[in-house]
Amino acid sequence: MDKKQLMERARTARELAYVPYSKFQVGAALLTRDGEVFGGCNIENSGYSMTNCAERTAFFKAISEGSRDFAALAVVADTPGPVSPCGACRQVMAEFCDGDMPVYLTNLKGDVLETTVSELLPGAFKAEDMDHAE
Ligand SMILES: O=c1ccn([C@H]2C[C@H](O)[C@@H](CO)O2)c(=O)[nH]1
Ligand SMILES: [Zn+2]
Repeated sequence: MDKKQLMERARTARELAYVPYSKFQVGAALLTRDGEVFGGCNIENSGYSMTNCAERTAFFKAISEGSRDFAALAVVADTPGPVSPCGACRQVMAEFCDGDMPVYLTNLKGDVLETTVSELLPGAFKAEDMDHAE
């Protein structure tokens, strides 16, 4: 699975977005190191704060199915430039991925920003930040 295919999977996942409130469809595709792909779409709710982003849908699907070893993520939306993941999703990426894992941010026009998890959230709060002397 190359990056072009992964971005295509994100587009397919986007079609299933449940977005009656924002009408803004987002898709994600999360590749595992053993070649499995988990798609995700955004899922909104009339209680707006319960909305789940496409990226976190993909992560939570993968993790709940026993996959935690990730190789790449693609995200797509109908944005003027490459879509920019929200802070909550950046924190989830930092929790489960190596900092140098590639993230392909794109849009329907085909603009692509190839970045990494640590570029998206420099100085992320991580588990090791809770290590302290007894
Ligand atoms: O990277 C992003 C940005 C926004 N959204 C969703 C959340 C909400 O449903 C809609 C508007 O914020 O887009 C995502 O899924 N991913
Ligand atoms: Zn998000």
